[in-house]
Amino acid sequence: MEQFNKLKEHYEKTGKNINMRREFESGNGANRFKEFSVESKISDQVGVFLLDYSKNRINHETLELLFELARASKVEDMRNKMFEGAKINFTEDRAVLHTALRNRDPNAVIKVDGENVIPSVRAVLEKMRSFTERVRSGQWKGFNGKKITDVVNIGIGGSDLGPVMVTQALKSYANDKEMRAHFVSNIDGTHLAETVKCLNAETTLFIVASKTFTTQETITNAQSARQWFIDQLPQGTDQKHAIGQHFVALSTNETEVTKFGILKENMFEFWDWVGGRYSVWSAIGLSVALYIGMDNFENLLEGAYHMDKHFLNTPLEKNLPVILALLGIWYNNFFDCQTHAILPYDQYLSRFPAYFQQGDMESNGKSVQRNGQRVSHSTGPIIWGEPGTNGQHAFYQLIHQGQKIIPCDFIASVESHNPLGKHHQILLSNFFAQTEALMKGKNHDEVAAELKKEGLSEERIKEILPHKIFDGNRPTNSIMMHKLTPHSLGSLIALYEHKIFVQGIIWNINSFDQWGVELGKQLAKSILPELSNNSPISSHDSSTNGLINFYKSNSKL
Ligand SMILES: O=P(O)(O)OC[C@H]1O[C@](O)(CO)[C@@H](O)[C@@H]1O
Repeated sequence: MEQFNKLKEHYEKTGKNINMRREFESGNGANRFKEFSVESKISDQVGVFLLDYSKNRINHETLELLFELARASKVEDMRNKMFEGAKINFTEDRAVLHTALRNRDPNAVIKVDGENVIPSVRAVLEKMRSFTERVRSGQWKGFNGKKITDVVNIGIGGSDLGPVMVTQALKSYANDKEMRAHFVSNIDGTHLAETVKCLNAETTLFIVASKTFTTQETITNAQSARQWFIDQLPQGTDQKHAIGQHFVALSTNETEVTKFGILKENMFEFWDWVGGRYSVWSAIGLSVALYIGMDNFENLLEGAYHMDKHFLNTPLEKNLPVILALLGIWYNNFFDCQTHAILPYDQYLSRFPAYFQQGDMESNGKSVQRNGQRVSHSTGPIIWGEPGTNGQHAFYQLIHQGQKIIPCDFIASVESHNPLGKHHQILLSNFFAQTEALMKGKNHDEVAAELKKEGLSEERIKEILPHKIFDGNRPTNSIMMHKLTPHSLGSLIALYEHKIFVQGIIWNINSFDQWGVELGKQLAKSILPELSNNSPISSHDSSTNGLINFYKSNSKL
């Protein structure tokens, strides 16, 4: 594409030589923050989001060319198509309408195959509200009349990561003395065994969360959970009735749900146009609603809705997801950066990077263009991260002085739920200091002056000086909001979802399928029967045969 070539030229001529520190120290440096940041009021409830992207290796020309690329890639057109319900996930012949799940417009009409989906969306929300209120108030009782105090969500991937991340993020809106949320995802029996260890079957509700209701891990975990539950029942208990009170399902597959033994009325429906990694807004959010209450869950939806409106209605130059996406492309496709770190300075957001590992990598980890041809450019980055300041004491060494450029997003709130004396100011001082340090670095003369001041000998200075130099010029975005609330979290998640969308459009890939997870699943299914006895096998390559046969000869099969 012509715009890619123009950017390449700009990168070679100017971009790769941009030095941020020089830019900040130049005549126009004082304006750099103003010119390369956006302060956007998302809504009254969400408040303002500040995106400071001035600490990037960009100038005005870079941005102009990047916005040109977005326009030429028809980002706006594709965005509108997604919101309208067009089947942009063409490999699965599906619309992509997680935005319909959080649409709060009372008059909204969004059609899939000629049918307005909004009434069904709202009906499920109503059902979730009524169920949540009955469970939380104690009106819904366990098999022997006790109130539910623990919910266990059994799901994996998108049917787990969203609820895990959001319940963690909004913990301050929950009351753990009344209701606790647990999550079982891994097929490793340890996950279920360790979770149920301290639970009481009488007061535990299991939520089996699976879009397809055929996922091996989830169905196996759910079957074992049911067995555990049955084993706890006092003799003579009506099992069917007890299971009805303690097992509900979140799924698109009614046939499989009822086959499992969950009553139809205890199934919360969603639809094939909700992608797994975008499903926290659907019935998949039931564990969240049970934990923090339906009002808070709906505030989360509302926050996302306001970010959707920002994405839809704001010119590209001020559009937060678009800016984040374009900067990502700048590093991914021109600086050849392989990874991108998400670094929330907020303990509540500790699972946010893991959530967007699936969100981003399952969406944009693709090698084929929409027209079926192989892509000739790099696509989705490796996403990783941990909350600050823990990351600082672990992997920041490499970000500061390693040989790789790692673009980072720093995320923080002005106000903390737990300010505890000076904790929040210390946290924020680190948040501010890190992006400054990454941008500025510390040059030879600065290190030399410091060491001299410490009174070190010339010889010692010579020896250690090179190790203490920071090249700087390491790119970061800083995202600040007022406080982490259901509203602002909803907006923050939607911000990243739309960033991923924009990148997928520019890379011309389908961000909404996930065929890459299928091959491993297929092979595991064919290997499983081979593990049922100890006779050696030779049906695979020599490595796989060797590994399987090692297991067989050493296990108690
Ligand atoms: O909700 P399901 O159907 O159990 O699927 C779980 C997860 O498995 C995947 O299909 C592949 O890992 C994800 O996209 C999805 O979130």
